Amino acid sequence: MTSYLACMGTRPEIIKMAPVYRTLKERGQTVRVLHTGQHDGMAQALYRFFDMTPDYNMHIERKVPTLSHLTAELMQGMDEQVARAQPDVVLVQGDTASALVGAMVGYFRHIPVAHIEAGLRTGLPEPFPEEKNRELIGRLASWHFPPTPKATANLLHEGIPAHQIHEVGNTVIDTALWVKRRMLHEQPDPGLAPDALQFLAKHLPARLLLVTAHRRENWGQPIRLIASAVGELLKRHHDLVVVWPMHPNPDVRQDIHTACNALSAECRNRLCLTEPLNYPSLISLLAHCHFTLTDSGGIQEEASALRRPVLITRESTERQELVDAGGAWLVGTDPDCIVEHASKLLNDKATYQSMQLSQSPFGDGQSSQRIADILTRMH
Ligand SMILES: CC(=O)N[C@@H]1[C@@H](OP(=O)(O)OP(=O)(O)OC[C@H]2O[C@@H](n3ccc(=O)[nH]c3=O)[C@H](O)[C@@H]2O)O[C@H](CO)[C@@H](O)[C@@H]1O
Repeated sequence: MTSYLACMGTRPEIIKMAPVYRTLKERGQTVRVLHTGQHDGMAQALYRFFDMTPDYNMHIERKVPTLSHLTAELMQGMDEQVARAQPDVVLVQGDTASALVGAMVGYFRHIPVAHIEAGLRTGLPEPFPEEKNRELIGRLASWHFPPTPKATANLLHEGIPAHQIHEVGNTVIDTALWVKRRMLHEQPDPGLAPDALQFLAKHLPARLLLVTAHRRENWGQPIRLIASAVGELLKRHHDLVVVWPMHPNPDVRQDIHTACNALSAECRNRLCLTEPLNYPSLISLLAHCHFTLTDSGGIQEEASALRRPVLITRESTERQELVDAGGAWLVGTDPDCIVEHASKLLNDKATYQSMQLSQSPFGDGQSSQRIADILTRMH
């Protein structure tokens, strides 16, 4: 039997690692979890939700707010935990500092590393430092699990040997569909925050727009522009209601509040600015919304599996597959462009339906089964 150490530290990593953890365990493998504490706030609730209690918990102090200090602290802490766990395989997901350092520690200790969601690239300096993290993990890993043909091509282009690459889809689709099934059959009440719940009880069945904006490149003026576009949409479309779970950063919140306070009371009434949603609530709203306006990578992927159109508030994306398949438009942060495209989705039924894809380009919900097949066969 092989022992795996799944290393993670942020919300998206937990969400995307959970089905791999579950599947390997169901097959009788030993899987332990190392939580690095990189984003601690939202992590514990997610671990509970996925029944994935960390075996090793790190506490990082981040006294000096630089990437070098974060990396050094992670390196020392993760190395100690990996030495205790003595796994046969290290699992990392995505492109965070925790994933990069997990891959480095595995490599330094001659423990093979499996990289889930390998091969995503913008080919640009942004996102910083994630784009480089992804490339560096690609140099260190022994198994690469890209989600799509495009991600596979990126890895081949960088000289990764073909026999190390296994295209499996994105594990986030497994998670989103699992949560949707669970809500349908076991837990119909997703436990929305009371403010959001009251808001929806008052307004539904109006058409719902779900907005999120968290990326560093959108902080400041771009977020103010997104907020003004949302305000304009509320002015123009009287049957529209908006739920916007806000990023915890106080400056980001201030910008959103300032833009939204300028709205008329009637429009402000149809807008719910709320705390980050717990995961099942997020999936529930995504499944019920008309479409989503977002800069989040994970939400683009999940929306495609739930057949919801996406307007992406970025200039470029490492998930071009959804744009190419016709399920998303890249609208940037120019309010005129956002309002024009959103209004088309609200007014034009045929266009709307054409953006509801029958199959997500990111996967079919079986990615973690494929990963488990490959890992258990090859190790
Ligand atoms: C700079 C950059 O490129 N960063 C990216 C970013 O990834 P992302 O864009 O996918 O991140 P988010 O949008 O934060 O998370 C998404 C997940 O969270 C769920 N969610 C969302 C809102 C909410 O209220 N409740 C929730 O449950 C949602 O359904 C989804 O599954 O951060 C990662 C780690 O820092 C990076 O690795 C990754 O490169």
